Amino acid sequence: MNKIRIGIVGYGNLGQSVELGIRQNEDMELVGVFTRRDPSTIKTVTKGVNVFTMDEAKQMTDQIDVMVLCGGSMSDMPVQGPEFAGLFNTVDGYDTHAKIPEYFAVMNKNALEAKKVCIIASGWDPGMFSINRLYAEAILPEGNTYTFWGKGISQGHSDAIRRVKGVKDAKQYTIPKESAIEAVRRGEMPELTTREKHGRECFVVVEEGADKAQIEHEIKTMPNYFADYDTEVHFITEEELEKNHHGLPHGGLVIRHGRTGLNEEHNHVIEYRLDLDSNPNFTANVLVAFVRAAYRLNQEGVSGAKTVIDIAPAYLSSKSAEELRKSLI
Ligand SMILES: NC(=O)C1=CN([C@@H]2O[C@H](COP(=O)(O)OP(=O)(O)OC[C@H]3O[C@@H](n4cnc5c(N)ncnc54)[C@H](OP(=O)(O)O)[C@@H]3O)[C@@H](O)[C@H]2O)C=CC1
Ligand SMILES: N[C@@H](C[C@H]1CC(C(=O)O)=NO1)C(=O)O
Repeated sequence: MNKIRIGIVGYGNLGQSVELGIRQNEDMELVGVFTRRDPSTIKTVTKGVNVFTMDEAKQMTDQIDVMVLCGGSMSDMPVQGPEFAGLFNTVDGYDTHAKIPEYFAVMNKNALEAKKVCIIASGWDPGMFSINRLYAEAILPEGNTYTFWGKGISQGHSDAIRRVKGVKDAKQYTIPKESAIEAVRRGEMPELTTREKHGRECFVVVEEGADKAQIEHEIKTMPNYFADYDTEVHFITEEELEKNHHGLPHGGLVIRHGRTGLNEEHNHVIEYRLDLDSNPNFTANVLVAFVRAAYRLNQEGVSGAKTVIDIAPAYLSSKSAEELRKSLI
């Protein structure tokens, strides 16, 4: 059986993790990595895989079935997404939540014109958490849903800090307010503002001579990322970042408290929890599962942009429909 031929666009944490995720799926193969940097400086871990410039992708539409877009959501995806949606089936982890509707619209236009399937905002939030919030609220229409992240490193927020002028590297921890989680777990159904649920702590390495006060201000006031949170900014050296903030762990919770019954009320709790050693590795594996869905849907003649909640779960599985039915028994 022909393997699904994949390209990776952008070779950062997520792009490198997608390369690893593909290796865990026998029905997939990596054809190439595409980067804005000098391809000769990029070392992949997969034998025989070539690294190309972004411009070379245009000549490879017949060699790649699905492109996985791994750029930063704040600055890369708004440009790379629509460009690649006009050429390939794509899957991405776009996660600027407030801008997903407008991103969907432009991706949908280009994907329809190109007769491609472009699955946007995959990953875990948005992504697996979105799916679990939908299931929970469809099953328990009367109730309250809560989402908590961390303590862990948000790749989107860390990427956003790295885009600030004068920043050399950065990692951002999202820290849930334990009192809020405990109140939710006690079934108190608290009304919580964004600020009452999470804090954010940033560790930033700056270029020599950079204006730290200006950088701190830009981070703390950044719309869609930090403006609505209590945010701490610490300036440290590259050595301290590597030594004290190694790795990219993360995780989180979706909790739904719901009620049923009429004369006798029954209370129910649905909880979906992630505990991630590697945020990029897990996110990459979600995107790779949706690669299978994008490929299959397009083979069925489907085109346009989709979000993860538009897609039946069976499309993600490498198992046949018959095997999946057996797994229900
Ligand atoms: N939906 C979800 O649940 C999740 C979504 N995400 C999204 O994934 C996005 C990407 O995250 P992540 O991979 O951590 O971001 P990175 O900063 O590691 O990579 C982003 C881009 O920066 C470039 N880059 C990476 N490293 C270097 C370097 N050393 N020098 C120069 N350029 C570099 C790469 O482009 P190039 O190769 O072209 O230079 C890469 O595509 C995030 O912005 C986030 O929005 C992440 C996790 C979860
Ligand atoms: N998109 C997030 C994934 C989760 C984590 C998160 C946060 O810590 O704010 N929000 O959503 C990421 O980039 O890591």
